[in-house]
Amino acid sequence: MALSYTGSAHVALSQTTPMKITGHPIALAWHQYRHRIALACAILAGGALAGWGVYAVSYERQLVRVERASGPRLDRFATVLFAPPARYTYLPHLLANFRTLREALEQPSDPELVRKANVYLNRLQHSTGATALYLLDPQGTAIASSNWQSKGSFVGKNYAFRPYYTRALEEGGAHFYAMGVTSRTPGFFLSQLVKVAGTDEVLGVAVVKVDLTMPSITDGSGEILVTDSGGVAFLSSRKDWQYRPLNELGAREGASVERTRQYEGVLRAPLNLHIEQQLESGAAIVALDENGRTDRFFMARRPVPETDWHVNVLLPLEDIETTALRLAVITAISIVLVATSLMYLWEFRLWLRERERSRTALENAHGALARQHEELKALSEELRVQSFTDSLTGLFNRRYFMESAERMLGTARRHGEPLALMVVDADHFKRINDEHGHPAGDEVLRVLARVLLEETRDGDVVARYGGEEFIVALPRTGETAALAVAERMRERIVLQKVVVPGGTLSVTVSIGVAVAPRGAAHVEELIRRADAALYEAKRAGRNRVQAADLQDSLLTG
Ligand SMILES: Nc1nc2c(ncn2[C@@H]2O[C@H](COP(=O)(O)OP(=O)(O)OP(=O)(O)O)[C@@H](O)[C@H]2O)c(=O)[nH]1
Repeated sequence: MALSYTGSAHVALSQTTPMKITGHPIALAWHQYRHRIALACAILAGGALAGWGVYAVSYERQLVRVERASGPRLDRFATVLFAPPARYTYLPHLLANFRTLREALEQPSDPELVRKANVYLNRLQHSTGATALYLLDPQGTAIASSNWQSKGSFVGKNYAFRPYYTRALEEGGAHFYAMGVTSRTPGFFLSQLVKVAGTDEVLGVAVVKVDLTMPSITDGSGEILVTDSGGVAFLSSRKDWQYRPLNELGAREGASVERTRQYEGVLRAPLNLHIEQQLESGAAIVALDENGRTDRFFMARRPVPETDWHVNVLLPLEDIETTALRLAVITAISIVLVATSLMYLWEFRLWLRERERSRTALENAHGALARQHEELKALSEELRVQSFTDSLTGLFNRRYFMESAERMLGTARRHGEPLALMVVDADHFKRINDEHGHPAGDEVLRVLARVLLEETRDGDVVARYGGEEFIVALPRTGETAALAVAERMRERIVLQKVVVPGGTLSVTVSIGVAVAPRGAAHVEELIRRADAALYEAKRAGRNRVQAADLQDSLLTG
């Protein structure tokens, strides 16, 4: 049942049949929820898009941050890395110029001189903290060494294949990182050519070996590798990457490594890093395929001053990606949650508004119904009044009079009281109509009605009986009183001027009066008697009151 309100006083109640949609349940569900589904999709898409955007921005920003941070970090590392060997750069020079050592080089066959040199080198090694100090003859064979007394003594071993020897011959001095072929420990070698004073004659080469270890720098994440000119990671924060070339060694590097026995016994398979993206700063995104998986790294490198080495930092992109992904997911979820909450808030607002609208419509409808009810009540009252009222004079009509008179007669009979009834008829009324027109006749009838009403009291019933004839019922009224009332009416009417178009006119009435005796029969009988009396009055000349036959009326006063 739907209620539609279409105006101030018009309320229509109509039975509306809900639109029936038939089809597959999925189609029905789609039809019912399509707007909601579309909105949900839009929210999810928005969340995903925002998440993607945040991921891209966060990834880029982190990359820039890492890039910026990597430069100073590498510089610091290079400095710290090279600080210990730098402390020993003076030492080969010292050895080359020390008399005892020079003497041993000049006369290597003199055991005493060589012993002195050995002792001296050993003492110096302990006092300086170097790993080993030794002297090579012009052919590269160690003639004296700080470790001359230990099991792994260098004495007698030939090191002519080592660059610290060959380059010292060519350039006067050199430094070189390598595995010790005798000691089997890695180290940094510094060398100095020793010449016969004042000539270019080579006496030999003084060599200092210093342990070079990975500095413990703990700031920042990722791995740090120190690579040589061939790209071999000879120092690595990650143990399983140590002694691995970053890429396959070239023919020249491979030959050099082999010839100098630089990584003898420790060199391992290459890492095979390949560049995925070269960044503007010189850094790169690299990928490492190993053990069936691919790891991606941000890689930046710096040359170590005064060497042909590089310090490399490798940061797993997974960290950056995870952080960016976490941020993206949080953003996407937040957006979806906020948008969903807003959607529900909006729907709630619409629901509240709709509820308010329905309530107002219902109130309006209720008000309209109430008004209509009042109007119907008034109409019904009007109809009810019309049903017993004469429209011209406003008096009761004949039907009402008959019903009332019957009741009055019953009451009179029950209480043993008289009931007078008079029939009032305008004299020569036809003539008034003929001479002054029908509207004038109507006006006369209205004036007569008013006079009759004014001359009766509460409880009397005055009605228009028909045409120019009126009828009046007077309860508890005997003949004398009734005749007096009739006479008074007649006199008033004689004196009453009726204003009609074109002037005034006078009118007279004849009145027949009948009074019901105790135990009187019906109203019709009483009317017939009053009518007879009226006839008598007319016959006697009109403008008079005539009582009904006395023999019928046993009057009470
Ligand atoms: N203007 C008007 N005339 C009416 C109405 N009802 C009846 N009449 C007229 O009243 C007149 C009654 O005329 P008659 O019955 O001849 O009686 P009369 O002319 O009054 O003569 P008497 O009664 O013998 O004095 C008729 O001409 C009717 O047309 C009415 O409602 N209005």
